[in-house]
Amino acid sequence: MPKRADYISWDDYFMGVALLSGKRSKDPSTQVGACIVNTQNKIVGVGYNGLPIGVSDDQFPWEKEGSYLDTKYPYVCHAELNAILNNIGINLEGCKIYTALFPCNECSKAIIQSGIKEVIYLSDKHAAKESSIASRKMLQTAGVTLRKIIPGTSEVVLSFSEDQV
Ligand SMILES: Nc1nc(=O)n([C@H]2C[C@H](O)[C@@H](COP(=O)(O)O)O2)cc1CO
Ligand SMILES: [Zn+2]
Repeated sequence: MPKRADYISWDDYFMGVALLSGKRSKDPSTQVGACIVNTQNKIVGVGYNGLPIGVSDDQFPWEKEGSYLDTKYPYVCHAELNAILNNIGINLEGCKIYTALFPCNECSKAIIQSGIKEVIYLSDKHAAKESSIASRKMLQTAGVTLRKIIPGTSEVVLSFSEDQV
């Protein structure tokens, strides 16, 4: 029997893990996931946007508008930073990070400092914002490769039906 031909690529697999991780986010507007992979294609960190450990996502705001302290922005930890901080306890030098959304300038600082050498993203919808411009400038200057994923598939459906296995 010939081997299966329609298996997903490494890129789609790792971006898929990032997107699945984003499904854990409590942010009602934007769910972002990130997945860090080492040079051997092993996953070494995963994260999504959420509040820091011990900061209740029922008590803190998820608003986008209003006075700064009453919005989510001062409190939420971005997917990329969480993936870095949640790593399995290794040096991330030379790793890649897959992220659903192009990293902001704060996460880019952490990406650079951790030694991650490539960022693969799905959406760059905030490209015109100053934080994205700063981010791109820093990452490029620091020699981090930026690559927009070209997915080999438009969706991957996961069935939890036991008959599907
Ligand atoms: N790269 C990113 N990773 C992230 O985890 N986020 C998070 C922070 C917020 O929780 C949400 C963006 O807020 P808003 O677009 O709904 O107002 O996504 C946002 C970006 C965009 O830079
Ligand atoms: Zn960020």
